[in-house]
Amino acid sequence: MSSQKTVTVTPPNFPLHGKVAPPGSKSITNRALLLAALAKGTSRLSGALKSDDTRHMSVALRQMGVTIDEPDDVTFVVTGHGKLQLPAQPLFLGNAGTAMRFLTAAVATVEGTVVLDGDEYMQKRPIGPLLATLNHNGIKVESPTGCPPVTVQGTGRVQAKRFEIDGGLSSQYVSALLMLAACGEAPIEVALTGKDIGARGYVDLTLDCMRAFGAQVEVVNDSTWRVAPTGYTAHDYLIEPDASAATYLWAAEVLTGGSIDLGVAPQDFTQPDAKAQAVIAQFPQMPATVIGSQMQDAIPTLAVLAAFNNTPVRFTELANLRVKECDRVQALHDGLNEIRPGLATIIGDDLLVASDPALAGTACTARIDTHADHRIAMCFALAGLKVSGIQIQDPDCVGKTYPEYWNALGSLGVQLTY
Ligand SMILES: O=C(O)C1=C[C@@H](OP(=O)(O)O)[C@@H](O)[C@H](O)C1
Ligand SMILES: C=C(OP(=O)(O)O)C(=O)O
Repeated sequence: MSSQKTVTVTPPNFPLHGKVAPPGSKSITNRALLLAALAKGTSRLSGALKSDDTRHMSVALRQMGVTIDEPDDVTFVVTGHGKLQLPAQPLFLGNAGTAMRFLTAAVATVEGTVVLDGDEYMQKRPIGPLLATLNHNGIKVESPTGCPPVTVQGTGRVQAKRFEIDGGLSSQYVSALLMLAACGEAPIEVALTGKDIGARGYVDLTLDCMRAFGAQVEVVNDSTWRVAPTGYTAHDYLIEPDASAATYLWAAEVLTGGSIDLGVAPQDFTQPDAKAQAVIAQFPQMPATVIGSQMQDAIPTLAVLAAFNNTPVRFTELANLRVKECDRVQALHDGLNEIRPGLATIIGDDLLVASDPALAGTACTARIDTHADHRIAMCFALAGLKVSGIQIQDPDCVGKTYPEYWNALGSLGVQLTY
């Protein structure tokens, strides 16, 4: 449930200058936690994200016998025993898509029945295609609704030869199967069916991480990988900062004409959302069309920025944004229209943002329903840098991936009223 708490951002009448290091990457932290847990031995993960999503992953792994120490705010020291143990209780994964999808596949290596559940939002996020592939390969998985909760009857053995998967709804299904594939008894091919996946960059992140933990993956062609049955090897791993979190800081810079030192250059990220920086850098002349599938989690940032652009921006290929923490196409549309009616229009799965540079410096009485979605809260805070009176509901939902977000804005001199 969303809380009744709200935050109002007072537009600063000065450019934002300062140093803000974004937190560690959520995507890489949750991959590294899982692969380190599947390995035998101790792996030190530094630069890691500590947030709701990585807490859900680490707590679930501890429930399965993995030792995880946290010597400081950015480090996990993971000692795996080469095999996940049967947890005594269901795994509760909140609204962490990576934890839910990656663990649903990984618990096939457990001997016994594992239940994976999430919060009310997660219980609406589809997982059917991943379950169908597991079932087709002799791993019994059930979910009455096609969404969590999911029950996996692990046998401790992965005897598949080929996982075929449609990653159109979520690339996380593909990543989940690739990571499981290295735990097979023989080489396993992972092959995409259906249309190409937009978020291919996330599959590349998965392959990089798997290789770092000793996996051998051969790229057969554009849509097929062959994974050798190596299991994983413990490894110390440095996690790069979160590119999606960086987008809010890049946008805050251009919206206020300031300069924020993130401590990392845009070209040094390997995550797909780093592509958004090139779009942000064009503000207030953003392109007329932005393809959403290439940088999905950055779309909320870009859509709010587009409201202040000189010309309208049409965001395309957004179908999968409708099955994120909330229906982000609808939430962005509703929030933008709360600020000024007519600012956004939905056309099929596209979002057209009308753009109105004259918005800057105006006042409104918008109350933004975040639907407990961290990205909706964080992106509408950006609108609050330019328009006064924007109230954001449930500000604590940023804890999913960026618990320090409000403190980061505060450290740049932004006034926040709770
Ligand atoms: O693999 C990952 O780490 C992620 C993949 C993307 O999700 P989908 O593949 O479901 O689109 C992205 O939106 C999510 O935040 C993280
Ligand atoms: C979609 C997101 O998260 P996930 O799918 O990992 O829950 C996100 O962080 O924007």
